[in-house]
This record gives sequence, structure tokens and C-alpha cells, in this order.
Amino acid sequence: MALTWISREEIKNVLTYERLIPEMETALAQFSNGSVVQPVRTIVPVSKVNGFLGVMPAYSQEQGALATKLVTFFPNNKDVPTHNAIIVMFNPDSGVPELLMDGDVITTMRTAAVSAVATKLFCGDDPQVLAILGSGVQARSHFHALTSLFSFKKINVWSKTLSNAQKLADEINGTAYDSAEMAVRDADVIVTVTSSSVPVLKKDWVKPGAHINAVGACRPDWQEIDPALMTSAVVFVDSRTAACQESGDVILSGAEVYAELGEVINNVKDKPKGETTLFKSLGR
Ligand SMILES: NC(=O)c1ccc[n+]([C@@H]2O[C@H](COP(=O)([O-])OP(=O)(O)OC[C@H]3O[C@@H](n4cnc5c(N)ncnc54)[C@H](O)[C@@H]3O)[C@@H](O)[C@H]2O)c1
Ligand SMILES: O=C(O)[C@@H]1CCCCN1
Repeated sequence: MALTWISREEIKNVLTYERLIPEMETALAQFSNGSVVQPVRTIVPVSKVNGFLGVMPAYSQEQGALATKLVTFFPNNKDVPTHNAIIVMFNPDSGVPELLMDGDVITTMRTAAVSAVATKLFCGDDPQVLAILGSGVQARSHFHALTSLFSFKKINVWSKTLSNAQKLADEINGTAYDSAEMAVRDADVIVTVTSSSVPVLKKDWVKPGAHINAVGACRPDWQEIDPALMTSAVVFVDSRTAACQESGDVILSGAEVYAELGEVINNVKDKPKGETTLFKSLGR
């Protein structure tokens, strides 16, 4: 049985945020109601480059999908992307592998789409200021996903290298800052998409009632968020099990996980009103 290859160009031609955001909302709801089998991923450390290989299987009887994403994260990559992924799909009745597809575009877009679902749930109708900490692939995908839902009047960008922040700001008609604190001060929505293993966002900088999408720090000994912010915000996750095993921001701060996004979507958990909310995204 020949494997069919689906390229990133083919995926880019059909995948839009208008389509993907509601799809991810459905996927989060199905994950949290138990109709998807998706164990915590296996991580194979590649310590010489401070990277890892992630093996991410899932099965949905409802969707008729049996798949595994293989993703590498080599944060020190310079001439190639830091994240590289492929996805294998198997026939759920026979187990025969049928599709092999690019996983880069899907990882880039689905991650931002899930953050957009969280922002839509918690941010009210009209957030005015967006702050993005980081200027890489996820910074750009989060800009596109969030601006497909909201018309921000101001977009602030910080990155550890100011020239990179300025480059992204120029692309998106935003404002670059050389201080993360100044970038987030007036923000209603904050996105942290860095490869930092130590906090880049502090509690005292965040406007009460803001929503934070914390997308980086995917290892139990990595943090992107100030523990004081983790323990004062209302914390949401994509997967409670994964967060408690993989998220240094949750584990090292001792923060309580209030709910999975899917539990809010399924009306199993209420939305907080007026409080600072934080979605700790680990991905899938
Ligand atoms: N939650 C998810 O589903 C998911 C999916 C993909 C990527 N990620 C994570 O999101 C983060 C960003 O991913 P990306 O694809 O944009 O990566 P990228 O390599 O394209 O960008 C990384 C950004 O982080 C910055 N950075 C690197 N080291 C830093 C440090 N020590 N302090 C501050 N900034 C630093 C870089 O300058 C760059 O702007 C990574 O941590 C990645 O693992 C999460
Ligand atoms: O779910 C993913 O695809 C990413 C891989 C890199 C680490 C964070 N999660």
C-alpha cells in the first residue's frame, strides 16, 4: 500500500484560521470529554543540543483518525527552523499507514488557533492591545490567528534581540520595545512565545483582568512565567495530565490548574469574570 505524501504547500492552500479555530475548539472539547485517546507525549531528550524528539500519538473514533506526530525541537538551530515535524496517519480499521504529511505548518497554525480559542473564551469582545513576547514562528502565527478574531488598536512586540522585535513589528504594523515590561504594561492580551527557560513575564507588569497565552516552556524544568503570576492568575491548560507532568510553569510554581479549555467549552467549568486568566499551552 503506497503512502500518500501531503506537502506543506498543499496544507497551506486549505488551512485557514477561520476554519481551524472552530476545529480546534471541537478537538479541545472532545479531548476533555474523553472521546479522544491522547496520552502524554513521549519526549526523547537530545541533550547535546538541548533539544528533544516528541512522539505524539492520538486516536479519535469519532473523527476516524489514528495518527502520530513526530516533532523535534532544537532551540539552537540557526539556519533551519527550531521545530520540525511530520505526521503519520493510519487507517483506523486496518492499521495500515496511509498518509504522511508535513507537520510544520500544522504545528505552527494549530498552536496559535488554540490560543485564539482561549482568548475568545476569556477576553471579552473587544481587547484593544496585544503584546507578543518573542519574534519567531509562533509570534507570527499568533499575530495572524488573533487578528483573525480581534481588531487590536495597538500591537506591541518584545524579543530578546531588539532588531528581531523591530523586524516583526515592521511586518505587522506594531511597536517594538526593548523592555518586556513596557511592551505588556497596557496589554489586554499577552502572548509569550519564547524559547526561554526562565521567566520573561512578571506578575507586576500585567494589567488586572488581562489574558495571557503562555506558549513556551514545554519542559518540567523550564519556566516562561513568573511563579507569582502563575499562582495569582486563573490557570487553564490544554491537558491537565500533560501540564502536571510537562509544564515547569505549573510544576515549579505549584499553581492550581483551574480547568482544561475543553471543560469550559463543554460547560463543565465556569468562566471566571474579570480575573486575570492564563492559558498554559503545551500543544499536541
Ligand atoms: N504550546 C505549543 O503547542 C507549542 C507549539 C510549538 C512551539 N511551542 C513553543 O513556543 C516557543 C516558540 O516557538 P517558535 O516556533 O516560535 O520558536 P522560534 O525558534 O521560531 O522562536 C523562538 C523565539 O524565542 C526567542 N528566544 C530564544 N531564547 C530566548 C531566551 N533565552 N529569552 C527570551 N527569548 C528567547 C527567540 O529570539 C525567538 O524570538 C518555543 O518554546 C516552542 O517550544 C509551543
Ligand atoms: O506540540 C508541539 O508540537 C510542540 C512541540 C515543541 C514543544 C511544545 N509543543
